[in-house]
Amino acid sequence: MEILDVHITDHPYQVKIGQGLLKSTGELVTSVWSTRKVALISDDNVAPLYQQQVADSLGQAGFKVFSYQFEAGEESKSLAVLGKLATQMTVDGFNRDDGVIALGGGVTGDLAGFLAATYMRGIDLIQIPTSLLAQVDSSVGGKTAVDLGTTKNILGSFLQPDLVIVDPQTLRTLKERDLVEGYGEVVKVAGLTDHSLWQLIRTINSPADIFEHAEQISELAIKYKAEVVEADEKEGGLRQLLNFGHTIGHAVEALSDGNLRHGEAVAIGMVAISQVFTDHGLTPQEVTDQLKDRLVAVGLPIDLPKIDTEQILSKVKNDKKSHDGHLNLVYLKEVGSPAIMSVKTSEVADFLNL
Ligand SMILES: NC(=O)c1ccc[n+]([C@@H]2O[C@H](COP(=O)([O-])OP(=O)(O)OC[C@H]3O[C@@H](n4cnc5c(N)ncnc54)[C@H](O)[C@@H]3O)[C@@H](O)[C@H]2O)c1
Ligand SMILES: O=C(O)C(=O)C[C@@H](O)[C@H](O)[C@H](O)COP(=O)(O)O
Ligand SMILES: [Zn+2]
Repeated sequence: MEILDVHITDHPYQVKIGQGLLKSTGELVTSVWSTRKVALISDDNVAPLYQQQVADSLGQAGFKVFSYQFEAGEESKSLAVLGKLATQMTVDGFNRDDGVIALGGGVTGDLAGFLAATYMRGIDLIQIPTSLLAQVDSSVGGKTAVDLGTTKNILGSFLQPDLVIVDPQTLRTLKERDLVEGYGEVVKVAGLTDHSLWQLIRTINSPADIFEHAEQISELAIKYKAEVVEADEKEGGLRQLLNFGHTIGHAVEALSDGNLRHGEAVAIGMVAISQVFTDHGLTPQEVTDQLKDRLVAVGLPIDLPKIDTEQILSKVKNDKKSHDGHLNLVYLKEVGSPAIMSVKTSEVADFLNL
């Protein structure tokens, strides 16, 4: 088992990564929580695969487990589903001494995380990510949220988990499209850093390669994310880098009527913004081409879908990285050398050539 420490000043925690860790969930959770009531939350794809096993392990360790399920998909990252889960918890008598465990992909982590952040103004949270995207990105760092209609992550909170348990064996049951979309965030992190992750992804040319290297990918991606979050937990500056590709990515994801997964939209968003910066002479064409090459190699989409540019622009202008009439855009000066440019909101359309 690999243990990574996330040194958040007032909330340090560990990420434990290892094949087959899920069956030891109870024992691992005992290292951070006293026995208590636990809301174990999964979507209806993950629940039949893993929820009973995890509930049994927690039960054997002395926890009183309530297993809750919701319908899989981004549409469930909503106030309506949040309300249903919170209602179930009140009916089952959850209080501030109890905890929430998110067992699933990024949707489960964000939704259950926001539930934990808001239930009785905040109770403890553990993340057990089961999708590649959640293992490499969303389970670490404490961002939790729900969407409002087509506005992504607009109601949310920062709540760091007490523990993250990553079992790469769960990726075996992921559909190929769901494995590959998570890889969009891997290419993002690899582009931001110039060390071993970029070297590793240069050897990855198929979904099978992703699966084969998943454990190492998670370790490297989480290490980088942890460093950034440790330096800037609440996204005052540096953490904005983790949003590379998301300004356009979130817009096309939200406007795609559910046709694009998050990681696919990030792939499209990274290539679009990188090409913009190449056209402005700030990102070498070779860098944009390398990003494209790494994404296409595993079958990720890179072309903007046909969506009204006014709609994209309106979403882009409402990005969370806008301040004082300016929008911060993340780009790469080189692989491993990211930068942020502040562009006047009134000039964003021209800058992006939209
Ligand atoms: N909080 C953050 O820092 C952060 C970071 C990146 C993305 N996100 C959010 O994460 C979400 C996307 O996450 P996602 O791509 O994991 O989506 P998801 O949670 O919907 O999972 C994708 C699909 O895989 C299924 N699944 C998950 N694990 C499985 C397994 N082991 N076996 C079989 N099926 C499995 C799910 O049921 C779902 O159908 C988006 O809402 C995005 O905004 C958050
Ligand atoms: O952890 C972060 O910080 C990120 O930006 C990671 C992103 O991959 C993730 O999609 C995040 O949820 C985006 O957050 P938002 O603040 O742009 O809604
Ligand atoms: Zn993302």
